[in-house]
Amino acid sequence: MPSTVLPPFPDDVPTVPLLILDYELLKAGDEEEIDRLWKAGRELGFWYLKNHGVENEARRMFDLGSKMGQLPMKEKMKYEQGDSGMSFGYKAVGTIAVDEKGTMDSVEFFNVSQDDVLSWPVPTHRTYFSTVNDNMDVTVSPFVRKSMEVNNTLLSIFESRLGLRAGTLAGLHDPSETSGSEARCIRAEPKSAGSSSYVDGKAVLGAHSDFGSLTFLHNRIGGLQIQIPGTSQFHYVKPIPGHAICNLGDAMVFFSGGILRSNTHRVVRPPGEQSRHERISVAFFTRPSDSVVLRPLVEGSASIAAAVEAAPAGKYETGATAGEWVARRIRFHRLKNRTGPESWKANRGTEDCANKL
Ligand SMILES: O=C(O)CCC(=O)C(=O)O
Ligand SMILES: [Fe+2]
Repeated sequence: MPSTVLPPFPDDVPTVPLLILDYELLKAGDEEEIDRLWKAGRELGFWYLKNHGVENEARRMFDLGSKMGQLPMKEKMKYEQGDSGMSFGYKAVGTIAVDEKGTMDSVEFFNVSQDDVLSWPVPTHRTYFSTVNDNMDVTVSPFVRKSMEVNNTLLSIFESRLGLRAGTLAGLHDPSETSGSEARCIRAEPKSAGSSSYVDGKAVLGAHSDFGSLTFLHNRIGGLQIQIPGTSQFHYVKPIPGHAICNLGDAMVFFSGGILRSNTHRVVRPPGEQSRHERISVAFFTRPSDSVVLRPLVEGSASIAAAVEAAPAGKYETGATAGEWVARRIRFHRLKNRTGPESWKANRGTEDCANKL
């Protein structure tokens, strides 16, 4: 539980009624529950997940997110992501754009690579600040390993519903190959701290679709908003204790030839009194192996082949590997790399589905 009692999410703001799915039922192969997951994955690309069994690990990750706020900036900056498009490491407030005009974001976060966790204590990609290292064995590694299991189980259900041979998606997310998969702790200052975090109408983290396959997200305070498909409106997702929020990312849109949805979302000021509290959120992102080309898996599934046939030619062919896709999106979000509105276009993914490398 959070150390301070958080004000409740207000009941007078519109929210998105995500389907609530039961991980235990899904894992047990319950057909009705699997039908509901399939519906969620196709229509909104977002759902709540209960009974996932990762509550304790996620709770400890929230504490790490909070500790990031106490670390000296000089220390954090030693582990900064840089501007080349690498995701792993620390991202300081104000370093990425939240819109076409180049407005600065107002969250800090750190990303820990799944590869670095699995090879710990030997780094595969990079090293991290002490908050991560000192808690690797008790917190970060258990969170990553359990999140991998949840995400891989959900992906195998989508695989089966897509008509793909068992093991197809596992092969594209092989943990023995490098990938952009990572754990993330995000932190935004409370409104009362005199910070610029929560300026009215400004996104804290700009509208985006996720870059990889599947995101397993934990929220305590509101702020996450989902774009309602077919409209320009964004509505809050209400955090429910013990319920994770899951969403599909761009890679699954390409693999499925557009059958599945990677929905646009953003983070804004938490509603009502909640904005007076520090907002931490915790996520695990499963992304395909770096060398996997993002394209429809037409030869593995008649339904994917039919979906591609019905779509404009080449719509889901990116010509990019997953590693290139993620690096491009990160690189052009970085304000240091910004030349003008074209940089925003260059960072886009399936939000408009027009991007090529
Ligand atoms: O903080 C949140 O609730 C969502 C963050 C998010 O969308 C992301 O990190 O991709
Ligand atoms: Fe996201």
